[in-house]
Formats: sequence, C-alpha cells, structure tokens
Amino acid sequence: MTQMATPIKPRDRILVALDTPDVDKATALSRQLAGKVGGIKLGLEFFNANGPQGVRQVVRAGPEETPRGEPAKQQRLFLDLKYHDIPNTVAGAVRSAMPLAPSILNVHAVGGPAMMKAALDAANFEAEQLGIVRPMLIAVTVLTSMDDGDLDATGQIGPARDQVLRLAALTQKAGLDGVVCSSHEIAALRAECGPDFKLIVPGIRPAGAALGDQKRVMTPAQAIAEGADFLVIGRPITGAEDPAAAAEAIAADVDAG
Ligand SMILES: O=c1ccn([C@@H]2O[C@H](COP(=O)(O)O)[C@@H](O)[C@H]2O)c(=O)[nH]1
Repeated sequence: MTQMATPIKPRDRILVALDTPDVDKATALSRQLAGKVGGIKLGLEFFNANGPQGVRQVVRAGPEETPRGEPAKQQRLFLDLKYHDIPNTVAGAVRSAMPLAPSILNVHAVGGPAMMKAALDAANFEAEQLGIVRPMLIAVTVLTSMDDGDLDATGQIGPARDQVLRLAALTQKAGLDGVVCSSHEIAALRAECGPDFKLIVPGIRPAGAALGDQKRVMTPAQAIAEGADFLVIGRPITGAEDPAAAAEAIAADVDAG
C-alpha cells in the first residue's frame, strides 16, 4: 500500500522541482506554492548543499496562513536522489532517507532487479519500523534530456521508447510502483504495464517555454491527457518572474484540460 492511492485533482499531480542550493529560496518557493500544486521535488543540487535538515525545513513550509488557522499540512515530497549503486549500498541509502517520510523515492532502473528489490525491501522494512506509510518507490528509465542518439552513445539499445519499455518491465517485475519516463512513452507504458503502474513525468514545458536541456517534452495539459500520474516541473515555474503566478497558470490549464 502506498501513500497516494486515492483519486486526486489534476493540479495536485504537479510536483515542482526546487533545484537550488539555497535553502531559504527553496523554503520561500515551497511556501508560495503550497496549495497551488500537489507538492515539491528536492533533488541532488538541493540535497548535496543542505542535507536532510534542509529537506525538513522546506517540507514544513506550508502556506503562511491557513483558512481556519489550523497547522499547515506538510508538503508532499518527492525525494529525487536517483540511487544507482550495489544493492547493499542502495538499501542503506533508502533506510537513511526514510525518516524524511518522502511520498516518492527513486532509483535508476539500470541498476538492475537485485538493486531495485533491495531498495523495496529496505523501504518496506523501514516503513514498518518507523510506523509510516511506505513511499511510492519508482525507477528512472531513460532521462528526458536524452534522445535516441544520446542513448546510442552510451551503448544502450535504443530507440529510447524501446529502452523505456524494457526498463519499465524490469521495474514492474521487481515489484516497484512505477517509473520516471517522458510524456512520449506514456501511452505505450499504460498499454504494457496497466493502469496502476505509476508514471512520473518530467520534461514538461508549457507552449513556447524554453526547452533548456530537455529533449523528450510535452505541455502539461497534453501530458495529463496522455495519462501521467504526476508531472515534474522546474524551471518554467521556479525561473518565472512570479513563480506563484506561473504555477497557478499551469495548474489552471491542467485543471481545465
Ligand atoms: O528523466 C528525468 C528525470 C528527472 N528529471 C528531473 O526533473 C526536473 C525537471 O526540471 P525542469 O527545470 O522542468 O527541466 C529536474 O529536477 C530533473 O532533475 C528530469 O528532468 N528528467
């Protein structure tokens, strides 16, 4: 059983990537965005600068005022540390991350079945020890910054879509809850892996937004229409002059779609 089994509103499917080393900036963004989107994602840039203590500070930053003065709800957290190491080391990393009570935790699928199973066992064991719900455990397939040519250069067998499907099948067989994929693979993954397999999708760009280093992209409304469970969106929100307004515009678009 994972933390997010109930149906949710489209805007609650948006997780904002707070890619910054600055804990005060991330905290302020988290506070501004609370209630507008479904949660936040903290990754390598933030974690390497601020560690678990920084994560705690940011997730506790709810809206400054709640409608009836009740305590602010903790933000949903995707802890995006993309573990990829030998099974014993990844299991240890998962155990160490669990006290942060993330909603979503991830590994790289290319780490293989034994590594993924070790991560899952560690998450189950530690969740029981801590008396918390196990986070959704997902695996990264092919990074959304890579196209078929980039994949060839690494010696992996492309095209990207085939490699994503292969790694997703491996992930599902290992018992994990879903994958990180691009919007281009959603339809094929739904057909192959079924409706309950979670698809977490970065590489999201509103029409006309700068792609940056992303190569396999789609707009937020299109990706939701394709069937993404969660969208990961960073720079189009955090790089905007008014991040709260940018998040609200994207959320409204997604709700309308
Ligand atoms: O395949 C992947 C896996 C992870 N990411 C992460 O998502 C965000 C995207 O940020 P943008 O600013 O919207 O490009 C970022 O934190 C990546 O580390 C990904 O992009 N692709």
